[in-house]
Amino acid sequence: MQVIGLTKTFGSVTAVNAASFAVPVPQMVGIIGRSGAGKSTLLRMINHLTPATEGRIEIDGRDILSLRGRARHDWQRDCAMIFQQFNLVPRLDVLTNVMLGRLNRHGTLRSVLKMFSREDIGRALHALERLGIADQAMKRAEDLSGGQQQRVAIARALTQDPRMILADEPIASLDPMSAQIVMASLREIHERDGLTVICNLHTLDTARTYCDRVIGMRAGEIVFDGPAHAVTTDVARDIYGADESFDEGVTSTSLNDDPAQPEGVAYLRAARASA
Ligand SMILES: Nc1ncnc2c1ncn2[C@@H]1O[C@H](COP(=O)(O)OP(=O)(O)OP(=O)(O)O)[C@@H](O)[C@H]1O
Repeated sequence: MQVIGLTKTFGSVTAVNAASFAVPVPQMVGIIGRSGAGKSTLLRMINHLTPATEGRIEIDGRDILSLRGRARHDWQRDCAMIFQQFNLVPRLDVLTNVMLGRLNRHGTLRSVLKMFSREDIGRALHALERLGIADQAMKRAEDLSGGQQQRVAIARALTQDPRMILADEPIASLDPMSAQIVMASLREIHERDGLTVICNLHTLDTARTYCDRVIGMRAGEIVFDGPAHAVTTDVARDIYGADESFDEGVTSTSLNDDPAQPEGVAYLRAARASA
């Protein structure tokens, strides 16, 4: 994917100003920056949820911003979105919520009637197993914890069979333990399925621990783009537009200091082993 000069203005506000970057191979990319830096707008333009004012996004030689109708819909299916507030249907059971990810692949009539095939059910259960929550399949979504709900949302994204996952602050509403499990799940999907995952994050340590690459935004502009380990305190200070008193701790959700073995990874493995 190549993003070229992507710009969005809302009246006199330039939310994203000529953003350019390429993702030549599947990567796990973290986008960091202050509130209002333009992170959500950037992701939403990639998914066509927000129309871009200017710029191009090229994939396989096509400008996906020029897609209309069915082709646009297909693109939205190809890049699954995950949101801070999960966006599940609260009163529906978990399994049905996950199967809703298949609706994009079916015609309107089957979608309206919620007619799911055996294959759809199998896929949904498999996705829930991968996320370590198959035992919650028959519960109502609203009865799950926030962390579990976000894992349901990720399972739903997986059943969409996407080429890419875009996650807009997926852990901002979660406690640190749940946040690590969700990030470990996204990392595992990136590694095992070879999917690009682009994730807006508030917390620097999360970006360093789980992402290969970090894009830093400040006031609509990309001010840093490099490997996660290159995000030094000075770089972070620049991205966040902070002064000498900048304390990385304010952007931290970590439970322990050992990035080699985040607790979320250990928890996820244990959850899968017992599934
Ligand atoms: N629909 C909109 N109408 C008008 N202005 C908007 C709209 N959406 C975003 N903006 C403005 O665009 C700028 C970038 O917002 P955006 O939500 O992309 O930032 P962000 O980095 O994702 O912030 P946060 O972390 O708080 O979500 C902000 O100044 C915001 O007020």
